[in-house]
Amino acid sequence: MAVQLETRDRGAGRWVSATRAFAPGDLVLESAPFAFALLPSLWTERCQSCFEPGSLARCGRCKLVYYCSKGCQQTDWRTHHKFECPRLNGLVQSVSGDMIAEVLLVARTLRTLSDPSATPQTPPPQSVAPTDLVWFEEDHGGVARTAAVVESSGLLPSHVSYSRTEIEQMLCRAHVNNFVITDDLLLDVGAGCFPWGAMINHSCLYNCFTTFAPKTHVMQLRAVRHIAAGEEITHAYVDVALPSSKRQRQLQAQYHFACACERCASPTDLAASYDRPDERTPALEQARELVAGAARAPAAEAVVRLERALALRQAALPKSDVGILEVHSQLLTHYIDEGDLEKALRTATTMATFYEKLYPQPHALAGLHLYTLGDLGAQLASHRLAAAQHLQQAKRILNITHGTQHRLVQALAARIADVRRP
Ligand SMILES: C[S@@+](CC[C@H](N)C(=O)[O-])C[C@H]1O[C@@H](n2cnc3c(N)ncnc32)[C@H](O)[C@@H]1O
Repeated sequence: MAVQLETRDRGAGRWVSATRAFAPGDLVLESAPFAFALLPSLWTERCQSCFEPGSLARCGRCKLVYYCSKGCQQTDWRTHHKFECPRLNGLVQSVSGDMIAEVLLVARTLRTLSDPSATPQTPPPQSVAPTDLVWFEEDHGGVARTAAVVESSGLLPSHVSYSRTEIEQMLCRAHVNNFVITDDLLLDVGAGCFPWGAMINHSCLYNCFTTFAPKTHVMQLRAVRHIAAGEEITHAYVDVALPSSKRQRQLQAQYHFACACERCASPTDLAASYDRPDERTPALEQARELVAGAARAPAAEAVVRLERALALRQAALPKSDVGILEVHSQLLTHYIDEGDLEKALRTATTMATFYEKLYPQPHALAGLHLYTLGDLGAQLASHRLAAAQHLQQAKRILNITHGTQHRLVQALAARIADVRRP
């Protein structure tokens, strides 16, 4: 066992320590999902069980969920869909997408808890149950409506009776402890309860990065730097590119604590210099409206709006503000869609300097961006040399965050070989 759960409270509750040293890229911890759910917005695009996209077949009964194979359909039927299938249409008609995911996940957690044979595939080094997870009284008010839906959904086990208070507590636990499951490209695809993974505390100066194994959704933490035996294992609960004030606000709102990591405590916090001096100036308000309008506008108009918003933010905000990166990123998508490779490459090159500053530690978003940058350069003959270097830089980061055997890293290795071929 390379990590262990520590129960001596040093001010942040329980924590996980390393029982041996780790090098960057080492797999520190794996946590199987106790329960998981695909985001309802992706139900028609991805397999309900393994979350993979591709050629899918619809459940002939409820006609709401899709599967990539008979195997996935049978697994989901056995574990959850046989309970959910007759009740899903009623749920979908009565509540919104976000709440559907929450209701299904909490009901799945409670059903699994009540069935001793349905344990996660890879047992954690020490046993942690969903009922062991922390919850906060402050969250009670916000979960009352969802608890009522769970209670009346017919999705709870029939042989165990859960009181309204127990359902509310489980929803409060989900609020603080559940994870968003991301795909290879770090896009949100689902939500999951990972009791062992939930024992890991946050640090803006994280020593591990979290990904989810394709198809099994097993949560994997890899070291991003050298970790000594006895050191606390940490990962980031929020986007560390955000300025410290925003990170603190998000951590307080969802997790009810004030981060006191070295970065937050330091008056020279790198991200503090990107904090917006005044988010409500007329120019910044106009930029915000332009960005919001661009999402609904036809492509050509969206580009015009985004380019105006970019100029406004560049004039008003510190040079590497994450708000400027956000506009660059949306413009990049449009330039790629339009096939304007020159503009796309210029924008991606500018964005790389943001990623370097905003993610000083290995972070998959920085690696993925370098992958995109290299990929774009490789399509222009005059940029192939730089492209190979960018792809190599991407691989160095993704080797650490995803592991050398990950299919994304293998695809990247093949791309590098391809670009280097004369
Ligand atoms: C997902 S749980 C982590 C495990 C938790 N320490 C426990 O004992 O169950 C999240 C909670 O841990 C605490 N926590 C996590 N990181 C922290 C930090 N850096 N400083 C203070 N509290 C922290 C907060 O109470 C937070 O709501």
